[in-house]
Amino acid sequence: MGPNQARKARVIAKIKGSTDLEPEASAKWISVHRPEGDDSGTTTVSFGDESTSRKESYELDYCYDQSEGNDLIFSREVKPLVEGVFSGCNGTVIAHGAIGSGKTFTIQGSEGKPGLAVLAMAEILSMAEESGKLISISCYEISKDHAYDLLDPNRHEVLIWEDVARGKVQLKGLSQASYNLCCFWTSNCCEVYRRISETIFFESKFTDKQSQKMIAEPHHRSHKGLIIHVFRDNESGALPLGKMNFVDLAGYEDGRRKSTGGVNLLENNIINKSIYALNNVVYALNANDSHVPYRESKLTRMLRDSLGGTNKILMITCLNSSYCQDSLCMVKLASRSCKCVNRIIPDSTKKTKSMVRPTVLSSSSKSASATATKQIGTRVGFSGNKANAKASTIKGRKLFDETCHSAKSKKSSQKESLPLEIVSTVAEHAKQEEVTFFVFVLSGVRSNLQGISQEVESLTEDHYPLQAFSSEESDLSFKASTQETKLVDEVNMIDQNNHDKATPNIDGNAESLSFVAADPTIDKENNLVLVNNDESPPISVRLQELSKSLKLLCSSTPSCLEILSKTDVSIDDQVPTETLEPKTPKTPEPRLPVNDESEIVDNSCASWKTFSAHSLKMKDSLVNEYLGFLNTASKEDLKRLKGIGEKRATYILELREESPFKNLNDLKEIGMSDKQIKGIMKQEMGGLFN
Ligand SMILES: Nc1ncnc2c1ncn2[C@@H]1O[C@H](COP(=O)(O)OP(=O)(O)OP(=O)(O)O)[C@@H](O)[C@H]1O
Repeated sequence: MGPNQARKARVIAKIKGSTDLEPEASAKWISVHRPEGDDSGTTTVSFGDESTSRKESYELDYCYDQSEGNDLIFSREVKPLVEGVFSGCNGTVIAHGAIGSGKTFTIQGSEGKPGLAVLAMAEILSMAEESGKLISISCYEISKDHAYDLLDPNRHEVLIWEDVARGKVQLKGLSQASYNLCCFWTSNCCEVYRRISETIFFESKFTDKQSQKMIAEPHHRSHKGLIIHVFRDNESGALPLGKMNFVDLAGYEDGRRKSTGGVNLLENNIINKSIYALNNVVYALNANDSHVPYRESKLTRMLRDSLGGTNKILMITCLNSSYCQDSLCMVKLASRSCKCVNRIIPDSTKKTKSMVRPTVLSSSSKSASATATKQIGTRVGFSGNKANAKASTIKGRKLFDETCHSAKSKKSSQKESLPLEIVSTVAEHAKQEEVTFFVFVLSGVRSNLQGISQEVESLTEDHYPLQAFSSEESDLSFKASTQETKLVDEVNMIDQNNHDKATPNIDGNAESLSFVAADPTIDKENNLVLVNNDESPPISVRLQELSKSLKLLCSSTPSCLEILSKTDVSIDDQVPTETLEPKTPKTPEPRLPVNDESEIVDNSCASWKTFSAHSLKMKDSLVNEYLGFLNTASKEDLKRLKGIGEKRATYILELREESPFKNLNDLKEIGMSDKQIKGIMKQEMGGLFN
């Protein structure tokens, strides 16, 4: 293993053996190069596409080919993790890959061919018997971002309670089945397989109603996990020693390509997002990043206490032996997590000039800076669709800042590849976050940025939501995508040569924010320019404005507060992106005399609808402001909020360090119930009128 030994996660691949039903694999598609045979520190996996004569190669820690079975992978890769569990380190084996790439075969196995979990179970049972340890198991399924207990016939939902400070995760509602070793233990692996498969492992015992639901959803896909808990027995009872996790992820399928096999697109997106989230966690752990994005998916939150620290991860990318674009995407992701070991860990104590966060310029200084930066750099922009435009641009900026921050800490010898690395890292993150990412290669520095142009081109080919434009090209042509029409807006909006015209298009289909780096030397050094047109006032000012607008509205509509207090704050609501414009109350139109009774009803109905729409907007705006406040306020300010004391304020600070509060549901993570959240929001809204 050599240099990879210090890493948290080992990233390997396994090429699926061909089944009787499948054609013999095209030998040319995947080839594996192990420079030092079985002991190779890294292995190169190459993919050749005969039709396009394109060849892509990726580096991983190792790749097992068709002839190498689960037994070999177990003894070389998993057994050391199992042994670690008995000395207190948790182990996690994750199989990911395209649909039908052999993930279940790898984790669970099939009759006569035990998978890694079955082999590990046999090993753990044997070791537990020898050392007098106790074993229990849990099985869960994550479907549409909800976790369910598979040992529970009613499949109750599992809730995750995180104790961030102590790095502990409590899985409320996940049952553990303890096994009497004497009765369960057998040295025969096939028997273990049969028992596990038939009784517990991945065999959910559905109630009739649930079975019917599953039949109605033939393509139900989910992540499935097995936890084998090991306890040591002492006088005060069984104490947890370590646990071994096995995760069989749902298959990856790029939803933007052709069919999704009838699978619900939303379900597919949720699955893909969680696959990316897991890969991001592995990447961050291997890169020793200070921030590990555990909170981005249910699965990573569940596995959290098995992933960090001294715990070990084995990530297996299952590869189809015949051509599969989705397999390529997966191996690319895996390789990224694997290669990051070569990154130099940023020294957080040294705050260099280049690490200064780009700041928002005033409009007067903006054009001067624009002139200064016009000749140099790459311009990037972010957007999303109408529903998530603002959130996407903010997320995009955060991604960019974080990427620049860690990349700029590199040694100067690596500077040449910096823009390229930043662009491709942001692009990958943007894809995972479903943020549209633009790259403008500016005049004057084209030759310096040739690499970026090529990289962007290749990323675009691979269906990244990333578009590349060059201001040297009069025809801003770009690859067709589902957002083509929106992109045209974006191009006009942040056209490099018309910088001064750049205005965020909040009312249009899409919104884009761009940012200007405060220090032009940063631009020269890195050839990267961010232009920001967002001049949002501070939260307190925004809250005041909001409060004023509300008061104005209410003075013109006496029942406003009453109605507002009756409007339920749905904690499941997506926070919208529109900002609430302060409204000047208008003099009511003179009412025309009406004879028809139905007309009266219609009119009142229409104005009711208008009013309701306004109320909803106000509610959403307030929720939005509230969340923004949670994400930015100091501890003292947080404590001024209703229902937030010292403990919750501390908790909020800890949680938002990891990822910002995105909706009111996130407040559950600080121990609030739905009812409490609603109550607090009502109090906050009502408080504006005191
Ligand atoms: N190494 C192998 N040798 C022989 N058959 C295999 C191998 N790997 C997988 N298979 C077979 O290929 C088929 C698909 O495999 P499997 O169900 O494990 O894929 P999967 O990736 O889990 O699929 P999904 O994405 O649908 O969950 C199964 O019939 C399985 O038995």
